[in-house]
Amino acid sequence: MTDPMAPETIQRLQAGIPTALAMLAGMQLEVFTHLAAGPRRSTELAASLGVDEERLSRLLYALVIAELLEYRDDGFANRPEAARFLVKGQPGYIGGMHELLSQLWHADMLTAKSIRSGHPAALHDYAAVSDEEMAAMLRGMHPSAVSAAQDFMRHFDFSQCRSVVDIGGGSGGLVATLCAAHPGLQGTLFDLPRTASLAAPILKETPGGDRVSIEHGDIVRASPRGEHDAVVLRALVQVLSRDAAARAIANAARALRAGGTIYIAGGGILDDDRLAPRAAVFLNVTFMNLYPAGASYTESQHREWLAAAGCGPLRRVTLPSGGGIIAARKLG
Ligand SMILES: C[S@@+](CC[C@H](N)C(=O)[O-])C[C@H]1O[C@@H](n2cnc3c(N)ncnc32)[C@H](O)[C@@H]1O
Repeated sequence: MTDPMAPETIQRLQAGIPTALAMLAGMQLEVFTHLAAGPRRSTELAASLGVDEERLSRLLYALVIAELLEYRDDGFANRPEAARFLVKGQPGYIGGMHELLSQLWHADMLTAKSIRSGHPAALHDYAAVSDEEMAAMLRGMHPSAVSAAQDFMRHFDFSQCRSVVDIGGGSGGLVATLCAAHPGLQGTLFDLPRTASLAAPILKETPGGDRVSIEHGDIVRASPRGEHDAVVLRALVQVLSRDAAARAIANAARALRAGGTIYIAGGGILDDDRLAPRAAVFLNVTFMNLYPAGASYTESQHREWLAAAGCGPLRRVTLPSGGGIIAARKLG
């Protein structure tokens, strides 16, 4: 006899994953950007994308079901969500995240293998990946780094801040965007040598990037030079083991003046019960496929590391995405 729960479970599988994958394909093909000027028939859209109409139209109907497009007498059109977030050039654009999402979802397919083998089945080794892969990852992370700066500015005041170092800053999108919004702010992007050199061309094209200098280094081994008003570690602690995370936070705090603020942010900050936010719980699964020891860490673990680095008290903001920002001051 079939378990009465089975149809519901099958519906869950059919609802979320195919919707997300259709959206990913739409982002990769830039379907939404090509519909920015208004509705288009599938033949016209296929011609402008240079693809086969029959195949494309299957995806377009799927995107209608996914509630990203609508189908009208005059063709396919973006629904408001797609028009706001998936059209290149719009301030809210996140469509460029497809390279990162595609890497993360490939990794998610390998969870059972990672658990069985005890090793990350989609190992991401910052030293070993090719320049092409690393550059794709930086491009993929860039839109979210830029929009993270908006989250930072919504929740924290940078108006008195004169210098900020973005440690493991990747593309530099966060620090550049903070600088663009604050004319008196000088930024530093601190990252491993190869990442930092791949970030340089992205920074050049990012508003505020001209006020960001680049420093090479390994935060687990050494601090950035000088004393700054703020240091940021976004999506960095979660790629490190517990010991390395503690050392990274201690080294980051050494680059702060007394009274300066350390910000730790990313999708991998968990409540102490490890059941929320949802995104951090699921990312914790993804991390085991990517990193030998990277993980989502709890608020209490962060509090302990910060206290050992001479920082406190901790203030935590949880964002609608499930990501979080922890802030603490360096005690004098
Ligand atoms: C997941 S990415 C996050 C990038 C960026 N902070 C963002 O939010 O988009 C992790 C970054 O940490 C850097 N990283 C990893 N280990 C590091 C280390 N030991 N020292 C400095 N940077 C490191 C990587 O090169 C990469 O840029």
